[in-house]
Amino acid sequence: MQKKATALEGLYVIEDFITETEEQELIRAIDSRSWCGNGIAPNPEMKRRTQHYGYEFSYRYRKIMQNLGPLPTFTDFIVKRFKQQKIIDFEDEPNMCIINEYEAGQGIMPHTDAATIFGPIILSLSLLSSCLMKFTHSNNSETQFLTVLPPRSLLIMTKSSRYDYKHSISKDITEWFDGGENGEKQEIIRSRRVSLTFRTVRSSGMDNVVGFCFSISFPNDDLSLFKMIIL
Ligand SMILES: O=C(O)CCC(=O)C(=O)O
Ligand SMILES: [Fe+2]
Repeated sequence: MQKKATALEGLYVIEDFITETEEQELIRAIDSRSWCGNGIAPNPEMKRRTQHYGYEFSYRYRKIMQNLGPLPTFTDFIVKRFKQQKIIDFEDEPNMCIINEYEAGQGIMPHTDAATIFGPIILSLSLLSSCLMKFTHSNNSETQFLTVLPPRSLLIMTKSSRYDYKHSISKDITEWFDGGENGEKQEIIRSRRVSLTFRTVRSSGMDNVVGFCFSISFPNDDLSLFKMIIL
């Protein structure tokens, strides 16, 4: 497993972070859970379907709505691998995972993951279809950078790529990138893509949380205790 640096500071892609069998098992586990978005709360206005674990995030209000408890067990091996591969330190362990589903023709608008809510490392595991992710500098829209996200790859977004750029995925069904050995263009035909984005919600990011589901089943979760104390 090789951590490939890209031309953008703080941006890495690890290909084959999981195996094909693990990918299939994840898809099976994810599809057995209920989806929201596309008419269903918490983000009914979104066409794209999502699942929220750890904390519920409103894309419209760009804030954390409630604590949902621990991440689902089907993500345990992924978080374990983050630690084994030293992608994260123990104290940076993600406490939130949003699963996004992109059917062909669906994408995500340019945005920077809120710096006041989320920690310095954003990790996104891609399943099924490849796609291109575009990075556009927040202060200069002409400074752009494209990276391919192959199935089963892990994207690591830190430093400049995480704070100074907006990232987006187009709705295009056919995408082109400079990938061939002789510099020729390569084509991606987009089909269903599912991504798992892992983040750490900072304690300051929980200000003004609208609802809070406290569960005594996870008393060692420092963040939940913290929230219980300040509520
Ligand atoms: O689908 C992805 O890989 C990225 C999702 C994303 O940028 C987000 O949820 O903020
Ligand atoms: Fe994002």
